Amino acid sequence: MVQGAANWNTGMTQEWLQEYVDDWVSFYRKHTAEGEVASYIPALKEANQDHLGISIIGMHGMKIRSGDVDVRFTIQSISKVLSFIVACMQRGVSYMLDKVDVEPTGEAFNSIMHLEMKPLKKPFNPLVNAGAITVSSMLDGETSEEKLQPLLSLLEEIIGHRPPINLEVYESERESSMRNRAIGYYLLETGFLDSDIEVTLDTYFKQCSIEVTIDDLARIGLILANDGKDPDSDQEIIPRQVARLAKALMLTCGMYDASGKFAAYVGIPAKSGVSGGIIAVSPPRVRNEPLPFMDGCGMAVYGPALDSKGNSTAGIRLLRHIATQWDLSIF
Ligand SMILES: NC(=O)CC[C@H](N)C(=O)O
Repeated sequence: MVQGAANWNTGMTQEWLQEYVDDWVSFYRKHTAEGEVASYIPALKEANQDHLGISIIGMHGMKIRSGDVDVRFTIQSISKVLSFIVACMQRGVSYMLDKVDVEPTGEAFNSIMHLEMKPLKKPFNPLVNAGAITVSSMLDGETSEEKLQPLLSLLEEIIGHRPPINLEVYESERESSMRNRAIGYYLLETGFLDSDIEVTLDTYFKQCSIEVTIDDLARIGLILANDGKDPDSDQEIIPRQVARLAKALMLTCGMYDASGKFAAYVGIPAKSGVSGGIIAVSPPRVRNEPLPFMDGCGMAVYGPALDSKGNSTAGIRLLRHIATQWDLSIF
């Protein structure tokens, strides 16, 4: 833990900020009662509705954690950012942008309707299910195991260990996910998939079932905040161009059909998952007054009670409050 690091305001010690964040987590926890834990994937129903936790990791080891920080949960849709990053690293950005667009849908994350309603040339973006399933088909490899190795290796490089795949959640989704199958078969029929349909869906279900903590996600957020470089070693983990593209997509499409509101009220790139996680990226910012984490940070919240769009009710409110208090908006 670093105290009084160079970019902290006089008197703005880690302990001082920690007290504030603890108060905010206690205050916003009541909003967990307004949401519901996802149940369309049966295994997700087991989550504790009351949980709320946040992890914030800044440059040079600065870290604030509060609430239910040690819960392990499946990464779900947050994996879509990572699979897109890996596919861009394997195939190149222009190949990927040829296959998947970068436009928000304004529809639910698992919408089928928009695939047929508009003259579809390619899936709208890699952060909704249709785009993400397309991306999974483009990862190198013949089997889901082969396709996932580079993604797990990237995670290992960032978080320091290879995260496990939660087999109970994976099997639960594999057995229940008729809608994703429908999307997958539609994409197959329209010629978008680069791999066998069953391998593609299996890859997608497995990547959603990677188990993480908010510390893991905050660390990924930090690397993205730093344009793909590890701030400790200065080593490039994700090419700068790919990290920037990922952040642009997170800002415009990361919170599904609530992305506009999130950009307006919170103002930073973020991505949610249906198990209740949200990863958020605060890039370095220039202000006339000293503020916490001015040289950037990664943040992650976990709160499995979701709103009707599939985003953590309390998590969104907590991030909005912090973004307001610390003036995090990139706009
Ligand atoms: N929003 C999400 O996190 C959705 C991911 C989930 N595995 C699904 O495809 O339905």
